[in-house]
Amino acid sequence: MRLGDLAAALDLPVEGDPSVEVTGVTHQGDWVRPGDAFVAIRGARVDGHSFIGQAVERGAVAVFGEGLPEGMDCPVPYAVVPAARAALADAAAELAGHPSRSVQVLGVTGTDGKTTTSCLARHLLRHAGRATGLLSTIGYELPDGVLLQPPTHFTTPEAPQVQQILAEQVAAGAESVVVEASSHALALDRVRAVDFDVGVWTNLTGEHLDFHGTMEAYFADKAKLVQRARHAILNVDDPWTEQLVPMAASHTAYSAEGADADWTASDIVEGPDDLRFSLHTPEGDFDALLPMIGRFNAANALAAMAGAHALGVDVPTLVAGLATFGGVPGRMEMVERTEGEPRVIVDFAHTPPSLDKALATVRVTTAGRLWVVLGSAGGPRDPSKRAPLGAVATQLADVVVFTEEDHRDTPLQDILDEMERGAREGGRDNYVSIGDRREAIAYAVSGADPADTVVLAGKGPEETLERDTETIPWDEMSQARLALQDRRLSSAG
Ligand SMILES: CC(=O)N[C@H]1[C@@H](OP(=O)(O)OP(=O)(O)OC[C@H]2O[C@@H](n3ccc(=O)[nH]c3=O)[C@H](O)[C@@H]2O)O[C@H](CO)[C@@H](O)[C@@H]1O[C@H](C)C(=O)N[C@@H](C)C(=O)N[C@H](CCC(=O)O)C(=O)O
Ligand SMILES: Nc1ncnc2c1ncn2[C@@H]1O[C@H](COP(=O)(O)OP(=O)(O)OP(=O)(O)O)[C@@H](O)[C@H]1O
Repeated sequence: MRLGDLAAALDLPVEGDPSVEVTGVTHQGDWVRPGDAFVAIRGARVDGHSFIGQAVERGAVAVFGEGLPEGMDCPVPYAVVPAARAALADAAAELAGHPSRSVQVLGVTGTDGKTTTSCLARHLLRHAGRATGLLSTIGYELPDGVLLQPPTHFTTPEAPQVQQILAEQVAAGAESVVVEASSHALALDRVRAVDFDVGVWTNLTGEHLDFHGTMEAYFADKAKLVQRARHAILNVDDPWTEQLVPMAASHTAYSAEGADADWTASDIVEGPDDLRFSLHTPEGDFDALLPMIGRFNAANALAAMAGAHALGVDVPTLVAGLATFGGVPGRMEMVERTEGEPRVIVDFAHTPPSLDKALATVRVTTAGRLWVVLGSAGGPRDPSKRAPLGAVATQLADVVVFTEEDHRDTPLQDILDEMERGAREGGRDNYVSIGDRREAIAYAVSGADPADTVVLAGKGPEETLERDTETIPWDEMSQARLALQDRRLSSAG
């Protein structure tokens, strides 16, 4: 595309030759390919303008930015943009041919349940015969269902990758695509140029306040999905929904907790490995079965069904699809066990509210004691949640093992002390701290009785564990299996 045409589409003035061909766009100096436009973003850490030299050396043919710093020259045409991230998103969509306009896009946002709801929606749409793609924390899938990883491990990558993945989806014949939209993505305009047909809201609780600053700012960022989507699916059990309703062009309400809504679940029965409930919908009442544990998954199921329904799938097809869902890796995932062994569950709960819900729901189907092994991330990641995690864990479980979870450059002992403080302030002393996660898991699994349940919380499907400056490969399911195997061996010996 000619630079002049791109600039005109974005309503930008450009100084320099408008006839130059632009073939792509990026914000990262060392990712530039010949023919790309480089967008210089003033980030929280560095000013992207300092990478103009590198970008041009790699073949950038134009630069977009909010203004050249004093005394800096740009050897290629420079366009002044009002907001660099917005320009990045708009240029990426323009160059990719606005792929989101050629497919139905269902976006999902919220603090907890985004990945589960996204995977459920993808499954339901496919079950209904729609060629459906996915872009989520677990990676991205084209309609053939093969899971691929984008070059960066984001829930929602930066706009050029989002647009490129959407273009791949269109080329692969996708009729619909489910996009998990993180709050960072919404705040940083990564999905600004995505045309959302449906926006699903799961819930909002305190997380990532290190980045967003206040709950209000966090809410405002997440609310962008509801404002942008043609139709919103809103959880009336979430107190923030009241403020969302006037922001939505139109909406469908759901409730798993007995509130008045278009889609509701009642008589939820939690089995050892599934959920059953009465489903009430605008098309009538149905008996629903979801092969997942976790009471909150009834809410995720309602959200995903209402979303797929808004895209035209009928309720009987949704109910039939729900019963064949294969689950989400690392979310309430049960480790295979033999007779006489405790139930071990790998779960990704890493916020106090999601841990609360995870432990409360597992308790219902635990005849013996409930154990939980958990840590809390270090580095800049929300230090304020450490003590509440300690409090919630020790209130709801019988035995708690505090351990490491990506402590990075934060001394592990400081994190353990914080979680212990939370426990003590809640008047609880039912915990031990074992810094090494492998040993912590072994301690819980070997100590548990057959009627007990051990929840390994926080790591879920993550493939690495970050310690100080070291990153080691990690697989929580394998660690759980090894611990069960050791238990077997020691009871046989
Ligand atoms: C908090 C956050 O999201 N920060 C993002 C933000 O960083 P920033 O504003 O600090 O940017 P910066 O590092 O100052 O760089 C400024 C500009 O210079 C460019 N640059 C920078 C360095 C360099 O060598 N060359 C170069 O060109 C950068 O690409 C950028 O355009 O913009 C950068 C690129 O534009 C992102 O890479 C970066 O993501 C960081 C690495 C990150 O870890 N983000 C996580 C927290 C995230 O987005 N997570 C959410 C999910 C969260 C959840 O729900 O759990 C996600 O969607 O994955
Ligand atoms: N609707 C929900 N309400 C509260 N907790 C939930 C809900 N759904 C899932 N959870 C809990 O949160 C954990 C993470 O679920 P999921 O990965 O679906 O959420 P997410 O929003 O994608 O989180 P992240 O962005 O951190 O990956 C689950 O393992 C479960 O313990």
